[in-house]
Amino acid sequence: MPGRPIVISGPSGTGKSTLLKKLFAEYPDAFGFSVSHTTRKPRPGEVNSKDYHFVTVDDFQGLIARDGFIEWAQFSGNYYGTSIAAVKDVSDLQKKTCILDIDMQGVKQVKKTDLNARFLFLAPPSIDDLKSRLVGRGTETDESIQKRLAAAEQELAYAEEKGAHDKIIVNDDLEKAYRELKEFVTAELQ
Ligand SMILES: Nc1ncnc2c1ncn2[C@@H]1O[C@H](COP(=O)(O)OP(=O)(O)OP(=O)(O)O)[C@@H](O)[C@H]1O
Repeated sequence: MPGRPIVISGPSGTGKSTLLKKLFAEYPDAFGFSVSHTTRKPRPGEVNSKDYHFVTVDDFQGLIARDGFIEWAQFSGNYYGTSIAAVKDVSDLQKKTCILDIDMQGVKQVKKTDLNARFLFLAPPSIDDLKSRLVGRGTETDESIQKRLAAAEQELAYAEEKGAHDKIIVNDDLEKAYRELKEFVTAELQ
């Protein structure tokens, strides 16, 4: 039986992808990501409902109007989004625990749905550490780093609110953080 969906959030650069990669490698059958919707055209080799749910702009806008999305955004002229139904599919059809890697806005949206999720927040040891990780990752411009650090302050302030998350893990030591993450995400596996 899959467990309730798990929402993992935390400032960009805290180590969510690093930890989730380890988790999926260790438990390939227990956890899954939901399939996103997009209005962009499939690329060669992409499979509908596996890589994305490829839909028309009309369909996408219809689902927005029916409050079907946890989060959605427009990038370079196309819509992208995570639907509530896609998250339920992971548990109901794939029989896996769905993991959502989303930001604070997404967390607040999930709380308004009937997904009955568990919320895990990954915190950096400090803002200075976060900055060196973002610089060290080598994927961001100076401007993007500044933006991410400003967003991080907001994420950290929200995480201090009572009831915002079920568990907070500080990623100071990767192996320790992974052990704590594993304990939290496997708690409901049977
Ligand atoms: N405990 C740790 N100690 C030191 N460095 C770490 C630790 N965990 C992760 N890192 C490094 O920090 C950088 C950011 O990690 P990662 O890309 O996993 O962050 P993220 O939270 O997924 O970010 P984004 O939300 O932008 O995708 C990477 O270069 C990673 O190797």
